[in-house]
Amino acid sequence: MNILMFGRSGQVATEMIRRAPDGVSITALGRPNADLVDPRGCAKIVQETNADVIVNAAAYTAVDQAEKDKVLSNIINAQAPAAIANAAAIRGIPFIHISTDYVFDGSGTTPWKPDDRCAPLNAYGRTKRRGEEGILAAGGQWAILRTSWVFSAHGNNFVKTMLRLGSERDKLRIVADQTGGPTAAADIADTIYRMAMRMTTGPKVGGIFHFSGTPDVNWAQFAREIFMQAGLFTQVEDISTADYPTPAKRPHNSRLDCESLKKIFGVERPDWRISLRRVLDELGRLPSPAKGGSRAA
Ligand SMILES: NC(=O)C1=CN([C@@H]2O[C@H](COP(=O)(O)OP(=O)(O)OC[C@H]3O[C@@H](n4cnc5c(N)ncnc54)[C@H](OP(=O)(O)O)[C@@H]3O)[C@@H](O)[C@H]2O)C=CC1
Ligand SMILES: Cc1cn([C@H]2C[C@H](O)[C@@H](COP(=O)(O)OP(=O)(O)O[C@H]3O[C@@H](C)C(=O)[C@@H](O)[C@H]3O)O2)c(=O)[nH]c1=O
Ligand SMILES: [Mg+2]
Repeated sequence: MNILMFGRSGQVATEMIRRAPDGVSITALGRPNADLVDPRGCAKIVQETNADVIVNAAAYTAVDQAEKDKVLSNIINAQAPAAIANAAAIRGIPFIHISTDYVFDGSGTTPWKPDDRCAPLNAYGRTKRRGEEGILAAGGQWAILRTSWVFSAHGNNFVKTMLRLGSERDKLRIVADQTGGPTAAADIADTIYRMAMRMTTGPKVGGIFHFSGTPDVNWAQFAREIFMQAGLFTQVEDISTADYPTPAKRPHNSRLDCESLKKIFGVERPDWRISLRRVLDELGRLPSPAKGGSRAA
């Protein structure tokens, strides 16, 4: 199977490249080869490809910055995926796209199901939702994988921010009223490969699916686990969203109901604490005794 992927250096793209299963060849297009700022150029690449599956792992992901960069983030997150989906539909090539928990308004405490109402609170979420709508409208065979709170050893993410701040300070104030499932980019990559295999064999499947690590936690709890595993003694103080003002509003409830992914693709929610240990190991941030333990595991 040949996969053509938009994105090369991001968290998910990096893990896709590293984790390609036997028999799968992946071509990753970085910005110089495929700039999502040029949706027509991206569509042309799809028109000319001989790939069996198209994956989009590129996006505008700077949540606060998107509040100012509304035009640019909309082209990258909404117009480009729609153009790619249209071209893929015309060619009859399955398309897998990644979206986010930030398409929801975060009300209540019930895990969101794929068909629940979307009402994004911030510009990033609105552009990602518009991207989903463009893909839905394109038709063809597509799957949207919504995930949340992505971390890995590469790029920018909460784990790396906490390791940096935790080494500098004795105490951090972290919001404890936003709850969701941290998700390792490596686990997302494995899930996308599973979806790609299934979408190219057997009866036609597609639609919107949810995938996040388990258990659901708030950011303060996530931070405590990071410090515990990394052997840092940084104290974490629970604060509320109101105590941590940011340009973009963030949802309180980011829990994702991942049942349909399990039913259709057989993928279960991975324990993010296990994936976190692997990422810390890769970063060289596990304390020595635990490092030996994790190698044995
Ligand atoms: N990060 C998270 O917490 C979450 C992410 N997601 C979604 O998962 C997907 C992957 O995210 P993640 O791996 O974290 O992303 P990253 O922020 O790690 O990387 C984004 C990637 O998109 C590329 N990109 C940005 N702008 C363009 C452009 N104009 N043309 C081509 N490529 C571009 C970047 O390229 P370059 O390196 O050149 O800048 C980079 O490779 C995205 O769809 C995102 O919305 C969903 C939920 C949570
Ligand atoms: C650094 C820091 C952050 N926080 C809070 C702010 C925020 O609510 C939470 C997480 O911060 P981040 O900047 O990592 O959050 P953010 O960049 O909004 O993360 C999101 O990115 C996009 C791309 C997604 O799709 C989402 O799933 C989600 O992962 O932690 C603190 O409370 N204290 C701190 O010292
Ligand atoms: Mg961020």
